[in-house]
Parts: sequence; C-alpha cells; structure tokens
Amino acid sequence: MSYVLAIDQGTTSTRSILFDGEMTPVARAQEEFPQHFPQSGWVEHDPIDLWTTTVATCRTAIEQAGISPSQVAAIGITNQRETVIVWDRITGAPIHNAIVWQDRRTADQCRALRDSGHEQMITDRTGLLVDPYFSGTKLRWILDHVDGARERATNGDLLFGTVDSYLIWNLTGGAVHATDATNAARTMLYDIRKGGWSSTICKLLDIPMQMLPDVKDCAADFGRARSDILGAEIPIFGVAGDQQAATLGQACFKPGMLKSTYGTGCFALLNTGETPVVSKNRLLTTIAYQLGGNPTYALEGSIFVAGAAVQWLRDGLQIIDDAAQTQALAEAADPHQDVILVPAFVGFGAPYWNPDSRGAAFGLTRATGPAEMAKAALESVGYQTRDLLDAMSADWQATGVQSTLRVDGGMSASNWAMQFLSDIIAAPVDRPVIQETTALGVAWLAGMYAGLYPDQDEFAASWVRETQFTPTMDPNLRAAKYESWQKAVQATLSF
Ligand SMILES: Nc1ncnc2c1ncn2[C@@H]1O[C@H](COP(=O)(O)OP(=O)(O)O)[C@@H](O)[C@H]1O
Ligand SMILES: O=P(O)(O)OC[C@H](O)CO
Repeated sequence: MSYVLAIDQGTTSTRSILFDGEMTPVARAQEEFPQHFPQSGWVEHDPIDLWTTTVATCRTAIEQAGISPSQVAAIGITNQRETVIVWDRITGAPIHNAIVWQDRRTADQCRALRDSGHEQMITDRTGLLVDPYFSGTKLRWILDHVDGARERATNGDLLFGTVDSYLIWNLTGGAVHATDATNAARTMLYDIRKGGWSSTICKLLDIPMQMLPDVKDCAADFGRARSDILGAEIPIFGVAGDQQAATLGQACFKPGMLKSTYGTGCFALLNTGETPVVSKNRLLTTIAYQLGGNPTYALEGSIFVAGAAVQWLRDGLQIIDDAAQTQALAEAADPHQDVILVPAFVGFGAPYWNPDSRGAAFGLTRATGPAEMAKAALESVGYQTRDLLDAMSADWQATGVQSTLRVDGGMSASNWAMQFLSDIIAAPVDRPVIQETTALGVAWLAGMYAGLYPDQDEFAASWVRETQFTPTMDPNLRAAKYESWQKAVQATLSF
C-alpha cells in the first residue's frame, strides 16, 4: 500500500498527517511551538522551530502508522502564508526570526507606499491591498534592519521564501529553491495575471530579485526529501498556501463555491474561475490554485483573529483551560447581556484594513463574567464572517455566491460557534467529515501528481458532510444584533 504525507505548517502548530491510498487519514502528529512577541504588534517564529517540528511530526506520523518510509509515495506541503524567512544560501542559517503574517511592524512603510500613490499599481498587479499582512514589506524590513543583508542578497548569498520554500529547501538539502503560485500570490511581489515576479514592485521595495524562489504549479515536482531526513527519498509533489489547500480540500472547484476556515484567523475564499475579479469592497484577489499552468482565481476575505480570540480567553484572561470549554460557557451566558467583543488585537483585516486599531469590548456591566465574554468571543467570529460574505455577495453579483458555506479549521469544532454563524449569515453551514481539510487538500495535490489519487471530479464527489447547521434566529433579532456589531466596529475604528 502507498501513502501520502501531508505537512501542515500552521501559525501555532505543525501537523503531519499520513493518508492511505483511499485518502483516509491513518496517522497524525502535532507539535506546538513558541510564539514570540518582541514588541506590541510584532509576531515572530524561530524558523528552526518550524523545521524541527516538521521533521519530528513527519517521523512520528510514519512511525505511528507502522509503515516503512519507502511506502510514502509523495509529500504535500501546506503552510501559514505570507510569513517571511531569509536564509543563507550556503549554510541554510536564517538571518532573522520569521516575521509572521500577523506582524504589523511595517504599517508605516505601507502608509508611505499609499501616500506616495503606489497602491493602485500594486493592487493591479498583485490583487492585494498595501498592508503589513503581506510578505513584501516584511522582506524589505529584514533587508533594511539586518546588517549587510541587502548587499549579501544582491550578491546572491541570501534566499527569501515563505514557509513552504524554507521547508522545501531544507527537505531537499538545499537542492531546490521553489514555491507555488498560491504562496507567491501572497507576497505582494507577484503579478497574478502575468504569472511572474513583478520587477516593478521589487524595484520599488528595493528587493534583489535573485533571492526569490522559482514559482511552480501546486501539483508539480518540488524535488526529493533526502533519505537521511525521513528514512527514504520521498518526492515533494504538492504545495499550496493553507487557505488555498483548504479550498481544494473542501472541493470548491466550481465558480461560486466558497469555504471559510477557522484557525488562528478566519479566511473565506470564493472560487471565481479563470478570470481574476477586482473587488469593489476591499477583498483580495488571489490565486485559489494553479494546475497545468492555469490559475483559478478567488476572492478572499482575511480576518486576523478568530480562534485567536478563544486563545486569548485561555492565555490572556485565563478564564478557560481548554478551547472546548467555550461551548458550555456560551450556553450558560446571560441572554439579556449584549456584550460585543471586537477582537482587533492586531488591527482589522478585510474589509476594514486598519493596522493601527486595537480590540474593544462594548456593553460590559457588573454582571459580565467569563460566560458572557466567551459568548462574545464566539459571536465575534460569526459577525466578522458576515462582513466578508456581504462584501463577497456585492462583488460577485453576476454569477452569485453559493448559499451554503463549507467550514473547517480547529474552531469549526465548536457547535455553538457554527450555529451562531449560520444564524447571523442566514445561510446553511456545512462541516465535512474530514475536518483536516487543509491537509487533505495538499495530500490530494501530491497524490494526484503521483498517480495515486483520482482527478478533480472524482475527488469532489468524495466530499462528505458531517453536520449541517441551519439558521433558526428570528430575522429581527439577527438584524438588531448585526447592527450593534457594525456600530461597535465603527466605534473601534474611530477610537
Ligand atoms: N472546540 C473549540 N471551540 C472554539 N475554538 C476552538 C475549539 N477547538 C479549537 N479552537 C480554536 O481553533 C484554533 C486552532 O485551530 P487550527 O486550525 O489548529 O489553527 P492554526 O492552523 O491557525 O494553528 C485555536 O485558536 C483554538 O482556540
Ligand atoms: O496558520 P493558519 O491556519 O492560521 O493560517 C494562516 C494564514 O495562512 C495566514 O494568511
């Protein structure tokens, strides 16, 4: 029997999941790693942690399954996107911690780019807005702040990559410096229409192009993981950013289909087909996947804090020990208290895009306690999703957005949060049987390229729903609650 190993390198943990020849997950290993917050709004990872947790979880998953490494036909890599790593071409040593997608340190740099009138040019090429979220200004920050970095990069001694590139480089023993089109599309340096790095933007940001990786399809030959790492030489045949991999795992292959993933943040992607759609409502245009040289585009709404609000209840407020406790708390909350949490802990993403805002809570009384705060945290995720879906519907009126939302990610395990989501968006919410959708998506890419897994149509037909949540909230209550949320957002933005 042959297997496919999916590596899901996420924001808070690394997971490796082994799928058998029938695309069923048979073994799974997960390791968390430290988050570093050197200053307010800064978020870093040690790249070595990302590498060691990758190797350790891969080895554990193979061991757990009791198979020989030589039975792994292919590796797929999916990853937290936008996060920037720069490393030495010879030694492989990173020259700085990874600057994580949530990091806001380049807010001033972005403001200067907007003030000097460059945003339209950048949006036209990349489909993105000028925001610290994306890789470009983070890469520039490293080149500006690490002694001698720009000179070394110009000499060809340093390499840049998102996390996928860094893992490919290390797995192949420095033989391959590559990424895929979905990860490239998040750098703010890649022309999503022409399908290549933008020399105009690289020049504007003073980024030497020789440090950029080769860009390939999502299902392609990304080299071989060395045998001394995993016990056998294993080809890497699939790569995609984690939100795009989830779009694949949810089989959103048809224009109008959409999914929303609830991990640290929340990311909704709407398949818009072969033509990029320009948003009038501050959503992003991005590449959903690229197969056979042909990109399929998506509209994306990105929210920075979803499950992270639950983590804050656990680690910041310390009112829960475990994320799952929010269910019982939300059920026990006083229904007469209308507490609204605006979790703009690292500013606002779509559709407001304000890196300087910070979180706020409204409607607090002396009676407000852990239950009401937990309920407000879960509700905030539903409200934010409604903001995105309203923007998508306005942008995509011609074809129409499918009314059912497919959900996945750690927080989609919360029945309370998913029911509220369905209530506030007034649409059915479908949770699939395989909730490791991100890993499944990239496993499918790698397995399909290896000739082990079926084509797109057969794969789409294998998608199975576990639970459907349907709206039960009174329409007047829905309208009143959403209006309060919108007021709370406006107040937070203007604070
Ligand atoms: N039962 C639950 N209820 C609410 N939130 C949950 C639950 N289980 C997990 N989460 C949240 O989901 C997030 C983890 O999801 P995951 O998909 O692993 O994220 P990531 O890939 O960003 O690391 C955490 O922020 C956690 O707080
Ligand atoms: O690691 P996740 O699952 O929170 O995903 C992070 C996103 O890719 C950031 O754009």
